[in-house]
Amino acid sequence: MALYVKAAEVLEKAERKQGALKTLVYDSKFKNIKQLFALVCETQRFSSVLLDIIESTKLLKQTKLKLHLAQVLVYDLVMGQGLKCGGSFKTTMMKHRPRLQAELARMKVKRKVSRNEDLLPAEAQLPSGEQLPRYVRVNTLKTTVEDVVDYLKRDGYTYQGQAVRLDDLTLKGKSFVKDLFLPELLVFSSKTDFHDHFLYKAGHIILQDKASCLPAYLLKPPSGSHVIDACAAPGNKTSHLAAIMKNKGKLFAFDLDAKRLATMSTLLLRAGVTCQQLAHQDFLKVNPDSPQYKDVEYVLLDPSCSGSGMVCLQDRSSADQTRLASLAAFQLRCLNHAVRFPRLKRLVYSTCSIHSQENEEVITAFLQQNSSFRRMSTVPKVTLAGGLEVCRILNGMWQVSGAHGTVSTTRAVEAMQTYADAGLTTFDMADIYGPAEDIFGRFNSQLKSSGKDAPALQALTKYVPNPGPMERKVVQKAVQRSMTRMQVEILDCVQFHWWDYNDRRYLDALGHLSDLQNEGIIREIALTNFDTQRMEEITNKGIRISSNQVQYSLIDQRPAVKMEQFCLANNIQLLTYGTLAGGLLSERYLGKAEPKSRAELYTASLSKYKKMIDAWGGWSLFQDLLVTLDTVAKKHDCSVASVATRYVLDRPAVGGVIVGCRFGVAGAGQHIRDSLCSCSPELKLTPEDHAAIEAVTQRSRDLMALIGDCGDEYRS
Ligand SMILES: C[S@@+](CC[C@H](N)C(=O)[O-])C[C@H]1O[C@@H](n2cnc3c(N)ncnc32)[C@H](O)[C@@H]1O
Repeated sequence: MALYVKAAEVLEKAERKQGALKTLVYDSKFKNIKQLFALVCETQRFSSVLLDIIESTKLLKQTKLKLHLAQVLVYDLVMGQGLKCGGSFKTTMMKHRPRLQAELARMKVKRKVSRNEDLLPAEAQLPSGEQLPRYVRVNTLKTTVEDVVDYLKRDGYTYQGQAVRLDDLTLKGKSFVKDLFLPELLVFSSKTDFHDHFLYKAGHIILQDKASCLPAYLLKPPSGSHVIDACAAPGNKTSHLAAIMKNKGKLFAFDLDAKRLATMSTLLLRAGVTCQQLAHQDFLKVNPDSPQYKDVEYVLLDPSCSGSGMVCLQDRSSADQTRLASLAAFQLRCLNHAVRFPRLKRLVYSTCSIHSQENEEVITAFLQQNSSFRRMSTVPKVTLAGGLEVCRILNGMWQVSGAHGTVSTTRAVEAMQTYADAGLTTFDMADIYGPAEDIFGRFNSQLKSSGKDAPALQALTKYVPNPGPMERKVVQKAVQRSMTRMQVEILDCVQFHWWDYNDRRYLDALGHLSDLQNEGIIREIALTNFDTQRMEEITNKGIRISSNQVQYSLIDQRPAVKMEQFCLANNIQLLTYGTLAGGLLSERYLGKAEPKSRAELYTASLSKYKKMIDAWGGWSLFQDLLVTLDTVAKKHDCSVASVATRYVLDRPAVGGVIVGCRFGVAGAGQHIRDSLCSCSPELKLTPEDHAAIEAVTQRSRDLMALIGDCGDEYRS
C-alpha cells in the first residue's frame, strides 16, 4: 500500500510544481526508489488515458479515492503488472476491475488501436512505437564484456553480436546485442529486467541508459588522472568514470544530498570502485586553488536539472519558466566554478533536459562570460584504435602531387589554414604525393611558431614502397624521411600500401612498422587499398591495424560486400576516398553530356572515376543517380556532394571520408561548406532517401565480380 500512497504523493507534488519527479522520488524516503520511480513515470505518461477511464467509470465517486491515488492504482491494475498490495484498497479496486478493464478495451476499439501505447498522444509515445531498449553497462572493474556475454548465453539469452544499425536495437524476448558505439554497453529488449539478476547484484553489470553513459565516455579520463565529478550522486557516472580510469588516479565526487550520497556509497561498493573520495559538500564551495585539486585535469559536471529529457516524463513541452531560469542560473554558476581548476584540460557538461535554457543557452552565456573559451569546431571526430582522434571529413592532399595541375606551396599553405580554421584539421597525404608532406611540414611549423592558440592537427601519411627488400633499416629510413618532411616528432598514422601480394614481404614491412609503433615513433598503423583477405591475414599475425583506406562511394560500394563486416568485428575504421568520384558526383555534371575527351576529363581524378562510372553502369545510369541525389539534396537544402558524402559516412564501418582539397583553387569555400554540411548532425538521410538512391544503385553492375575486392584495381 505504501507504494501507491507515496506514488500519489509524488505525483501531486509534481503537479503543484514542487520539484522534478526524480527529486521528489528521491526525497520521498521510500525504500524501493526504482519501483516507485517506474510507477510514477508510467502513471504520469498515461495520465490522460487514466483520467478518461476514471471519469467514465465514475471511480472517484464510487470509491472515495483521491485522484492521484486512483490514478496509480488504476495504472497498475489494468495497464501495469497488477496490484502489489492487499487490504481494503485491493478489495475495492478488484471490485471495480471488470468495469475499468472494459473501459480501457472500449477506448482501444473506438480509437482502432490494440496497444495501450497507441492511446497516447504522439509526443508521449516512445520512439518507433516500441518501448526503448534496455541498456546494460558491463562493469569492467569486475568483469569483461566477453565474460558477461558468455554468462548470459548460458543463462538462456541469445547473443546477436555487434549492432551495426539502429534497427538492430529493436529486440525481442531474450535476444541482446552489443551497442553500436559504446564498447561496454549491451542492449536488450524493453521488457528485460535485471534487478534480481546475479550479475547486477554482484556489480558485474550496471543498469544505465546509453544517454547516461555518454558523459563519462566523452570525458575519457586516462588511467591515473585526477578527476572531479561535481554533482555525483547517485553515482552511475562516477562508477563509469572509475571503470574508464581502471580505478587508478583520484576521483573526487561531491554531492549536497546526504541520502543520495548514501545510495551512492552502496552503489560504488557493489561496483568495486576504490579510487573515489566522496564528499558531502556543495561543489560551489570547493576551493579550486586547494593543493589537493592541483592535478585535476578532468571535470564531469552533471548538475541538477529539470529532467525534462527523461523518456518516462510525459509533459515535455510545457515548462515552468521561473524554475528553468533558476536551474539555468545554478548550472551556469557550476560551469563557471568548474573552469577555475588551474589544470583543467577537459570538461563535460551534461543534463537530462531537453530545454535549450539549460543546455545551449547555458553554454552561450558561459562563452560570453569567458572570452578565453571558444566554441569548438562542429566537425565530428572518430577515435582510431591507438587513440588518435581524426575528423570524420579528412582533407585529401592528392591534389598537390601534380596530377591535378601545379599548386604553389605558399598558396597551398595559406589554404590549409582556411581548412583548419573551419575545424577540418585532419590531413591525408603520402610519401608519393610529390611535395605533400613538405607542404604539410611548412604549414605545421608555421602554425606552431605563430604563437596563436593553434588547433591540433592530425597528419596521416602513407608508406608506398617500391617492391624490394623490406628490412628494418629500409622501413625506418622511410618513416624518418616522412617525419623530417612533415616536421613532426611522431607520425600520427602510417598507412601502408603494397603493390603485389605474391611478394609476401609486406608482412616484413608491417612487422617493422609495428616495432616502430611499440617504440613510440608511430601512433597508428593503417593500410591503404588492402583487400579483406590480407587484412585478415595481417590481423591474425597480431599486427594492430587502425584503418584501411579504400575507394567507397555511391558508385563503388565494394567495401559493403565483406570488408565492412570484418572491420566492425576488428575495430578497424574505413577511411574512404573517391567518395565524390573526383568531383563527378555534383550538380556540375547534372544533365551534362558524357565527358570523353582529355580536355573534359582534365584531372587525374576525373579520368580515374569516369572509368569507374563506365564500369559501374555508364553515363545514363549515372545521370539517373544525379537526378535522384539532386532531389534529395534539395529536400535537405544541401548539395549533391553533401548527400553523396553523408551516404558513405553513415555506413557502419566508415570512420571518415577523405575529400580532395582544392588548395588555391576557386570554389574551395563551397567545398568546405559542403564538407561541413555533410557531417553535420542536422543532415539525416531518411529511409525514403535511401530507398530512392538505392533504387538507382541497384541497377548497376556488380563491381566486386568485375574488379574484385577493394584495391584489386591496383594489382594485376
Ligand atoms: C543530475 S543529478 C546527478 C546524477 C549523477 N551524476 C549520476 O549520474 O548518477 C544532480 C545531483 O547534483 C546534486 N547537487 C545539486 N546541487 C549541488 C551542489 N551545489 N553541489 C554538489 N551537488 C549538488 C544533487 O543532489 C543531485 O544528486
